[in-house]
Amino acid sequence: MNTSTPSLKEPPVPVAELRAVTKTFMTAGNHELKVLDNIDLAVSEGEFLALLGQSGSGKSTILRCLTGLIVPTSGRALANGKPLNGVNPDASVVFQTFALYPWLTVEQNVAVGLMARKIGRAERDAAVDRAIELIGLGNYHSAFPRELSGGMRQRVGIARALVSQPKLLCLDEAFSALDVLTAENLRQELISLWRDPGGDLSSVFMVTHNIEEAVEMATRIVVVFPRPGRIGLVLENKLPYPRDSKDPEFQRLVSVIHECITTMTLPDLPPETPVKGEPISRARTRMESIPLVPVGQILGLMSILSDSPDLSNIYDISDEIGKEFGETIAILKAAEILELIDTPRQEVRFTELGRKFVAADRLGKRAIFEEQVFKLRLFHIIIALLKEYEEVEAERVIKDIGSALPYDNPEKIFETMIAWGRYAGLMDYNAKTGMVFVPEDGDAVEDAHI
Ligand SMILES: Nc1ncnc2c1ncn2[C@@H]1O[C@H](COP(=O)(O)OP(=O)(O)OP(=O)(O)O)[C@@H](O)[C@H]1O
Repeated sequence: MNTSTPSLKEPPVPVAELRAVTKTFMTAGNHELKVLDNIDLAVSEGEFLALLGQSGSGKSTILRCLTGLIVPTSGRALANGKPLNGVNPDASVVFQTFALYPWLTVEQNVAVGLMARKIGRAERDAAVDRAIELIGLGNYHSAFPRELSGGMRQRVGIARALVSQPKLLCLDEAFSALDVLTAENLRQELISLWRDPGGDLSSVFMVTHNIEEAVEMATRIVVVFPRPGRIGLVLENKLPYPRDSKDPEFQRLVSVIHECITTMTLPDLPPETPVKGEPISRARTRMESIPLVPVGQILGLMSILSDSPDLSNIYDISDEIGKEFGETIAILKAAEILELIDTPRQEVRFTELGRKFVAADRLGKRAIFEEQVFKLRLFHIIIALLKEYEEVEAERVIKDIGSALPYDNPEKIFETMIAWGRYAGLMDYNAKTGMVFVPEDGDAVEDAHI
């Protein structure tokens, strides 16, 4: 037993904490997918922590481990310093999809947040009324979800999360399904609730794709690095509230995070040394994964870039194509792997091949696409098998993909490979027989089906 008196004040116990957490899922094809690796993360009393990272990096899985919705494969989840056993009763979660019961009124939907509590009816009604007032739905007690706008429905979701007066409010992409103005309004209200010295809400944990949202709201921002999910960049945000997006420090934080996520996804690799008789491709020297992007989006991007020659900055492209930053860099990454564009720093430039591609007709585009897909080592898992056999079981291919790319979901990679390979005329898949095969000449798919 340690009897010595600590000379320094003990640091406060975090509201929720993950210690050395790993999480592995079994995919549909029985492949072990390690999604989180050695995550150490603590949410302190009073802080507003935002988790950012590209799609699939494991943000929601971290949230689910932290709240006890799922159990880590190894490591520990703690709440107020004690091991978490089941769902954390001191935490509430607001999800992107409002998840309201359509047959219940606003009042009844909010009361669902108290179902796990053993409290009397009067106390429950008072708590529900209070949460409804707090989130500005005073006139809608008896309304049904179908009578409410998206923003109001999400207010009900937030009221339901707040009704139990949680120590920790967790938000999983809570604003991303809302229109811009409604989302901004709700963000401001949530900040006010959290900052209210007399209020109950003390700590917030938010998962988001939206970098500006994180910088606008959070006191600490953590960027998750993907494959497998790890804690990457951690930034303190000491900007005073209300925050001004034009403040140089605001813009600096946004740009540091942008750059961090872009560099993770689109590293500035030096060009490869050509080997005589071998095609040059960044993707050839090692087995590189491909982004889960449909061919149509790659073609769409190329056509937008070609129509707007001034469009060269990743953020402007993101605005122009109306996609979130994370989705935009996935499409850019796909085009870069195919050597149609280059992305030095935050810029996007056509390669010579990219220029040829946009100038080509339909068949010419397909021919270039075929040549480029053929260069990707990943596709040779399938191409090599199809050289030997007329058709190959998808299950076998998926298993090989799983071994080659241990941190990717092999079923999803397979689907994307087939879509790219089908457009390139290199391979096709019959879902009924479960077999992958080489299409006959002339079987090329119509552009409408990509
Ligand atoms: N129950 C599950 N079974 C199998 N795989 C899963 C399961 N839940 C998540 N995954 C996989 O874990 C990885 C991380 O998913 P997660 O939803 O945590 O990422 P994310 O960063 O929140 O992504 P997004 O921003 O797109 O929501 C993904 O590859 C996903 O397919």
